[in-house]
Amino acid sequence: MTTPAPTWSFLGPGGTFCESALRQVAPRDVVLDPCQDVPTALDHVRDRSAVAAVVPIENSVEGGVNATLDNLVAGAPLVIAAEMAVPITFVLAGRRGTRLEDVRAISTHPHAWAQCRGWVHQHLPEAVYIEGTSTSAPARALAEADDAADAALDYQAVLCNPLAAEQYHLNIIAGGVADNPDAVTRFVKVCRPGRVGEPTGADKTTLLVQLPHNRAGALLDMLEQFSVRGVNLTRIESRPVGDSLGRYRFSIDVEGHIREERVQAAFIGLHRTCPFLRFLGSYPRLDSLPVVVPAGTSDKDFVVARSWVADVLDGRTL
Ligand SMILES: O=C(O)C(=O)Cc1ccccc1
Repeated sequence: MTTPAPTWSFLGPGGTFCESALRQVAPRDVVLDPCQDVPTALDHVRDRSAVAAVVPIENSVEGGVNATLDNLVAGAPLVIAAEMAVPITFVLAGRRGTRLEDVRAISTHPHAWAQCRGWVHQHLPEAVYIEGTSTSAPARALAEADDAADAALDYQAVLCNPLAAEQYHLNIIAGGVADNPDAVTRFVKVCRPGRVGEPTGADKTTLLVQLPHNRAGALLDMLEQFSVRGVNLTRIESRPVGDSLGRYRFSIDVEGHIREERVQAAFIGLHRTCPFLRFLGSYPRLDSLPVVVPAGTSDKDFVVARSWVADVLDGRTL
C-alpha cells in the first residue's frame, strides 16, 4: 500500500514567496494547499487537512509578521519544525502593454509594500497603494481580468515574486524592485505538536511568554531567566494581549533546544514566575552555526551539579 502524498498549506495563491520557502523543504510529491491568509493555513494544520503549513514569521525590513505571531498564541497549539530564509526582490508587473507611466495604483501584500515604498516614491510618486492578501493574489486577479473587467480593477500593476509574474503571464514593467536589495524574510514550517526531536547542537527555540501584570522589574526578571543560564536571545518582540491597554506578550527566539538543560531550566523558571507560557518549537537554525554554550551552562555541568546535590542529600558530601 502506498502512503498518500502529504498536504502542506501556505499563503497562496501559487507564486508567493511562501511557496518559494515551502519548495525548499517540502517533499517532491507534496500536495499544495494554497490559502487566502495565514490564519487559514494554520487552521488547516489544526483541523488535520494539512500536515504542515509554511508561513512568514519575520522580515529583515518590517520585523515580525503579526498575522503569524498572533495566531500562534490563539487556538490549539502548533509548533515550528523548521525555518527557511528567502531573499526577497520584487518585480513591478502588469498586463501586456502597461507602461510605467500608466500605473496610477499598485497592489501587493503590506510587507512587500513596506519594502518597496521608497522605490515607488522615486519612480511613481503619484501612485497609490491597494492592499493585497499576498503578493500573488493581485497578480492573479490582474491576469484574470478580461478587458471588460479591467476597468473594474482599481490597480494597473502589482509588486510580486518574479515567479508569480511568470506563472500568471504578466509583463515585467520593472525588475529588481526593493529599497533594501539584501532583504530576507524568514518563513517557518509549522506542525501539530508531537514528541520533541533530538538537538542538533545548532538549534533555535521559539516561545511566547506573558509577564506578571503591573510588577516593577517583571521584564528584567523574565530576561534573567535566560541570562543566568547562558541562553542567548536572537529575537524578542512585544505583542499586545488585546484585552486592555498596557498588557503585552513577548514572542522570543533563543539559541538552543528544549532538550538542553540550560534551556529547560529557563523554561522552568518562566513557568514558575509568568502567568502564560507557550513552547513554540525547537528546530535546527537555518545558518547551522553551532550554539556557543557559556562555561558552566552545558548539559554536563548540570548533570555534575545535580549529582553533587544527590550526594549531599545522601550524606556523601560534606
Ligand atoms: O505574499 C507573499 O508572497 C508572501 O509570501 C508574504 C510575503 C510578502 C512580502 C514579503 C515577504 C513575504
